[in-house]
Amino acid sequence: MKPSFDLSLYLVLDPGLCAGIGMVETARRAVAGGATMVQLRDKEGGTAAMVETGLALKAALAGSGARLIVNDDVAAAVEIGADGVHIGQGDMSVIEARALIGPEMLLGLSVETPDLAARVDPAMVDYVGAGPVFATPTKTDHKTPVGFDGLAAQVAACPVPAVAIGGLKVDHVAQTLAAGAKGLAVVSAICGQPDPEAAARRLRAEIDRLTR
Ligand SMILES: Cc1ncc(COP(=O)(O)OP(=O)(O)O)c(N)n1
Ligand SMILES: Cc1nc(C(=O)O)sc1CCOP(=O)(O)O
Ligand SMILES: [Mg+2]
Repeated sequence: MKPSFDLSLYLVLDPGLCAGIGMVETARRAVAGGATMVQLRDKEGGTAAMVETGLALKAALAGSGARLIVNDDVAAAVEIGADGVHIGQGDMSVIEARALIGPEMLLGLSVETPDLAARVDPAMVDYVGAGPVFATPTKTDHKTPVGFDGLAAQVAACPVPAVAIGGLKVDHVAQTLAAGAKGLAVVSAICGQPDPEAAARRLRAEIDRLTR
């Protein structure tokens, strides 16, 4: 059966920003603070490193209820036995990815325009990463920032739940949720923060305040 998932606080890991305590410990602390999804994103590492870190993440998150998603590398996601994989418009096609992961893993897809959002096939894709809301130094090749109005247009056009991404911090929770996104995907708001658990807890508290 496909795992249930909660997009409300989606941590995307960055090996550089997490260099102090590492990606696994950052994820563990973020989940203790209320992160619901963790994406292993390492653009440099290669499949073997992804698998090694992914297996350590899987062990660290076991029993927490948080879902483990692998960015880009579908083969690594399958080898890890992750909950899912996230791909972008320039990565492997949705059809190819779904064929490799089978029906029971989650598939996330990035969209950057309402047109791309409208073309998402809900039979294939479980959620989208929508944005970028703001420009961010974390991903230097990001597409044109769309702001909250652009985010709302993407969400409205999309047949599956959306998590917003791109420069999001605790001050943006209200506008992100008001735009219709189910949650926030963040890198630098947690990775490399002096206290990643406290950073996640602040985001969690604001999300809960506005949704409960
Ligand atoms: C949740 C989430 N949303 C968007 C992205 C970006 O994916 P992509 O466009 O494939 O870019 P890279 O992350 O691969 O550089 C994401 N990773 N996660
Ligand atoms: C991984 C990623 N994808 C983006 C997109 O626009 O698709 S922006 C991004 C990085 C987001 O980092 P931060 O939370 O530090 O701004
Ligand atoms: Mg990608």
